[in-house]
Formats: sequence, structure tokens, C-alpha cells
Amino acid sequence: MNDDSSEMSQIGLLKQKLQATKVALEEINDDRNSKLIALTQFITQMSLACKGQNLELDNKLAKLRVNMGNFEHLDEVLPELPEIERLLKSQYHHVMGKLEQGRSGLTNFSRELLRIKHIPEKLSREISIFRQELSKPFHSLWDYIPKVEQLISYYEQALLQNVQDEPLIILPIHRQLSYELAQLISDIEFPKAQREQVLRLKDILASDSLQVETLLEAYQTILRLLLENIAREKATSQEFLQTLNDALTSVRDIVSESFSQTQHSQQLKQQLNGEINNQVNNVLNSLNEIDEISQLKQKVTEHLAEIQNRLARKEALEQREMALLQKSVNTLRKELADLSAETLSYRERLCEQQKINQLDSLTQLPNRAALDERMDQEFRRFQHNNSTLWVAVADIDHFKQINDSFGHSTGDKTLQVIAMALKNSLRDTEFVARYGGEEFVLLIPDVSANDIAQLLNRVREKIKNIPFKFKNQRITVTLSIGAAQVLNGEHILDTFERADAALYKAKHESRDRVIID
Ligand SMILES: Nc1nc2c(ncn2[C@@H]2O[C@H](COP(=O)(O)OP(=O)(O)OP(=O)(O)O)[C@@H](O)[C@H]2O)c(=O)[nH]1
Repeated sequence: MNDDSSEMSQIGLLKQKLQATKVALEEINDDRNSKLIALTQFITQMSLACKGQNLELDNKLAKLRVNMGNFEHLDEVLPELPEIERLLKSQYHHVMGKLEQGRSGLTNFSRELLRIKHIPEKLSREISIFRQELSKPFHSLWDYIPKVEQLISYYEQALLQNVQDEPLIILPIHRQLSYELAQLISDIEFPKAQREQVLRLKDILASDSLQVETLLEAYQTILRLLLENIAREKATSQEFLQTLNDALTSVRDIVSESFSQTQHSQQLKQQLNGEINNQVNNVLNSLNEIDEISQLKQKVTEHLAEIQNRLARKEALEQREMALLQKSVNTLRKELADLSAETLSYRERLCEQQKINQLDSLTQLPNRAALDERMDQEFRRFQHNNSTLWVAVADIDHFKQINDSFGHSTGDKTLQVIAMALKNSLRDTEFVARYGGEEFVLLIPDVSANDIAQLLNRVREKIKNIPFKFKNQRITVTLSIGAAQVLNGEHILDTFERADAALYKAKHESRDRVIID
């Protein structure tokens, strides 16, 4: 009786241990799931961060993200990782390939330079040495930029030599080039730090005393500024791609390592489970085969000791597995946090850049690209709501006279003041963009045909009343405005044409007036 109850309690103990093992296994599964969730978040962040760099890479990461969502198919995800790593590397190699093309371009250009007539011997020797240096490959953009600058300086020296040989006089073509360069740099959005320099250049290009040398210098400066900007952008992208590549490699290593460890402990556990089952069968066999109670007790005790031993090994194995899982989850979390921070700062830069690209650098009003986008939006809203929408084109009258009489930078300041006044005279739902030169486009929704003339005349009067004072002279600056309402069935670009034609009429009917088509 006593033996029976001890046997029962041992079997009870055994059941408890088996139950504890089951719970431990479930905990491991939970931990594994939390690791996979962290990994999925990581891949999501990374896929968003990489977006736009390379379409194939975008698709691969999106696919990877979907597959990661299904925990049961982790082993299907692993073969994708080397391909993604390959794409990141190939993007890097693409940049390096471009550098190589740049190097061969410089080599060709320097050869052309040597063919220029009357090139001084000293300069020709320097260019030859420079060409020898060009035979070494570039490792980064920072190898490339100084070479471009150096070559521009050789070019300048060669040209100046020719100018000294045969003095160049400023021809109409030079004036035309200078006008076109000024227009071109008005359309390019330069970073804040470069704007002062660009404005000075515009003054020089508009000046009556323009020289061929100054025109060349202006080209050289603009080229240098653009190269600096390109180099800065490329360096940032390269750095970011490298960080992503490193992070991905380390994630791949962690996942592979933890996957092979999990497989290994799975095998060990299966082996231990088999041994425990054998021992339980042994206990059952002993119960069936041995009648003598003391012999039976001894056998069962031996089998139970074996079972205990296997359970202890299994528990130690599970603890080690859990510790390893915890460690890789922590490492993944850290990688994720680092990459999130990196992605955030990169995204902020992109947003900043996007904002800059939509603003006119002189007036800080939305530019033509922003106008196109807003026209689209307003037109869709108009079609959807069946509301009213007006397009107005405003142009400063006799603006050329301001430039001619008081200088280009006074003209620029006038444009800035008028832009600000236009913006301030509109409601939040209304929109004004600098269309180009001294021309602005307004989009005005939800105003009736009765009210539009009054609204636009108020804007016109507001500009007229700005107390401009140039060289102690009180100047009145006026606007001519043409406007048209978007008609049902009409495209907004056709409305724009009608508004522009109305402006043309306003200009020819004495200016300083509003004409509604
Ligand atoms: N200062 C400055 N001038 C500019 C800018 N963009 C265009 N302009 C000048 O604006 C002037 C426009 O002249 P026109 O097209 O003849 O027009 P207008 O003198 O305003 O005469 P109407 O429009 O007929 O009243 C030109 O002299 C351009 O050089 C700019 O960004 N800054």
C-alpha cells in the first residue's frame, strides 16, 4: 500500500515535470515570436529607408517584409538576404562606375585642352602631369572634385592666354549667354548658404560692364557650386547605403546563427525526448513484467533516475537556448534602434530637400513645380465638389525699368516685397506661386463671379500702395492681372491660357488693371 502511494507520487512528480517542460517550450516559442516581430519591424524600417534608391531593391524588401510576416516560413526568407545584400552592393558599385566614367571624361577633356593653340609650355607640362595622375582610379567623389576644379583652372588659364593673344570683345552672343545663365540660375534651387553668392552672380551677369572673363568666371563658379551640391548629396547617399548594408549583414548573421543553433538544440531535444519516452516505456514494462514488489521498486527507481537525468539535461539545454535567443533579440533591437535613428535623419533631409525643391529661392514662394502640383489638386477638387475655381496671372508692370534704373539687386528686393504682399493678401485656402521672372499665378477657389474682380482689385491696390523708395525716389509699382474661371468640361490648363490672354489685354489696355475673361 505504502509502495503503491510512493509510486503514485513519483508518477505525479513526473507529470508535473513534463507539464513544466511544456510551459518552458511555450515560453521559448513566445520569445522566438518576439524576435521575429523585432526583425519584421527592422525590415519594414529598412525597406522604407531604402525606398526610391533602386526599384528592384524596393520590390525585394517589400517581398521580404511580407514573407517575414509568416513566422513558419523563416527559412524561406534567408535565401533572399544575400540577393538584397548584392543589390545594395551593386548600388554602391553603380556610384563607383559613374566615378570611373567621370575620370575618363576628364582624361578626354584634358587631351582636348592640350590641342588648344598657343597654350603656354608651362601650362602644357602641368596638364601632362595632371593626365598622368588621372591614370589612378578614383576611390571617392573627393578624389574627383579637386580634379574637376584643377581642370577648370587649366581651362581658364588656357582661355585667358588666348584672350591676351587676341582680346575678346563682348558680343551680342555673350549678352545672350549671360541672360540665359541668369535665367537658369533663377530656376535652380541653391542651398541657403550659397544664395548670397548666387545673387551676387546674377548682379554681375546683369551688369552693363560685363566682360567675357567675368562671364567665364560665372560659369565656372556655378559649375563648382553645382558639383559641390551633387558631391554632398552623393556622399550622404553613399554613407547611408553603407550603413544599411552593414546593418543588413549583421542581421543576416544573427538570424543565420540563431537559426542553426535552434536547429541544433531541436535535434538534441528530440533525442532527449526519445530517451525519456524509452524510460517511461521501461517503467511500464517493469510494471507488467515484475511481480516481486521490492525488485519492481528498484527497477522503477532506476528508470525514474534516468528520466530525471534527461529532464535536467533538457532543462539546461532550454535555458541555454533561451539565453541565446534573448541575446539575439537584444542585438536585433539595438540594430533596429540605430537604424531607425539613421533612417529618421535621412528622411528629414529628404523632406527638407523636397521642400527646398518646391520653393522659389528668391521670393520663397512656391515655384512652378509646386504650382503644377497644386493646380492638379485644385482641379481634382473642383471636379469632385463642382465648386468654383479661378486662375489669375499677375505681372509686374514695367519691371525692366526698375532693373535698368536701380540695378538688378533692387529688382530682386522688389520681387521679394511684392511676393510677400501677394501671399499676405490671400486666405489660407488660396494659393500664389512665382511662375517665373516677374510673373505670379494665383489659384482662388470658392469665390463667386460677382466677388472675384473686387478681390483681385484689392490685391492690385495693395501692391500699388507699397511705399517703395529707391535712391531716395518714391516709386509706385503696379500689377496687371488677367483671370478666368474654370468652366465645366474645361481643363485647367485651358483656363490658364484664357487668364494669360486676359493679362495680355490688361497690359495693352494701359496696365495697372484687372481683366476677367
Ligand atoms: N531683378 C530681377 N529681374 C528679373 C528676374 N527675372 C526676370 N527679371 C527681369 O524682368 C524683366 C521683364 O521685362 P519685360 O518682360 O520686358 O517686362 P516689363 O518690363 O515688366 O514690362 P511689361 O510686363 O510689359 O509691363 C527683365 O528685365 C528681366 O531681366 C529676377 O529674378 N530678378
